[in-house]
Amino acid sequence: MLELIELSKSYSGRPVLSNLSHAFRAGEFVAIMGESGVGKSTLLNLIAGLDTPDAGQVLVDGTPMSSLDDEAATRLRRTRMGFIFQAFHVLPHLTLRQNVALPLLLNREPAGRAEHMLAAVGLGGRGDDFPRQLSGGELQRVAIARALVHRPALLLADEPTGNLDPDTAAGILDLLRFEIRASGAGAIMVTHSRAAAAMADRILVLTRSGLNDASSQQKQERS
Ligand SMILES: Nc1ncnc2c1ncn2[C@@H]1O[C@H](COP(=O)(O)OP(=O)(O)OP(=O)(O)O)[C@@H](O)[C@H]1O
Repeated sequence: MLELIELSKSYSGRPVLSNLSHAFRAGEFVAIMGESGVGKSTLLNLIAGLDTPDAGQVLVDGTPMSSLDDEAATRLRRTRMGFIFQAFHVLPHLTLRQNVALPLLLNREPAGRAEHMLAAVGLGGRGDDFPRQLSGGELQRVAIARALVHRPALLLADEPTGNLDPDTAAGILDLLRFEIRASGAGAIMVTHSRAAAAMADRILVLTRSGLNDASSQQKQERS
């Protein structure tokens, strides 16, 4: 469902990604690891269409993102993708129900599933609360509910448990995996945490040479 073809991206003449190609299968949960600064968030932003590559293509269901105008790209993002990004924080002036219902509202779908998703992430009955009344872990659960409420084909998550304690993080990851499976979505999760990555079907490591399977990377390091 998602294919990256010879993607390149530089910032101020400094290459971050060079000729990166990879195919992601529909419904698989992939973790992307790699050294700080190697370009993981850059890659996720290119996949999300929040940034554009200097060269190469991101194909979603066979359609090059670059062939879409702004409106069509936004529509594709809204309907086919869900995000758990720092940049998409839970909005403080909206209730939890309104926050979770936002993707449904933008897609002109009935808002009823917001309540179901809040219950699914253990926040049933708290729909009228505001984000300031929640802990960090609870806020992250709201973000998961919001990212999956419109049944996206692909969930993109950047360090979804970054600032949580290990026990809360483990609970959130269990929930994330369960909800991904329940909705049939594929997911790409950038993380530094081995425990988080271990939840995925496949672990990829981003290096200067591209995206490599973690198991083949370990073999290379041993040989
Ligand atoms: N908008 C930007 N303008 C200029 N440079 C940028 C921009 N975004 C990223 N970079 C640079 O690109 C490189 C890759 O950054 P990126 O955030 O993708 O790395 P990362 O692998 O996600 O790192 P980390 O694990 O530390 O979050 C870094 O050197 C960063 O400074």
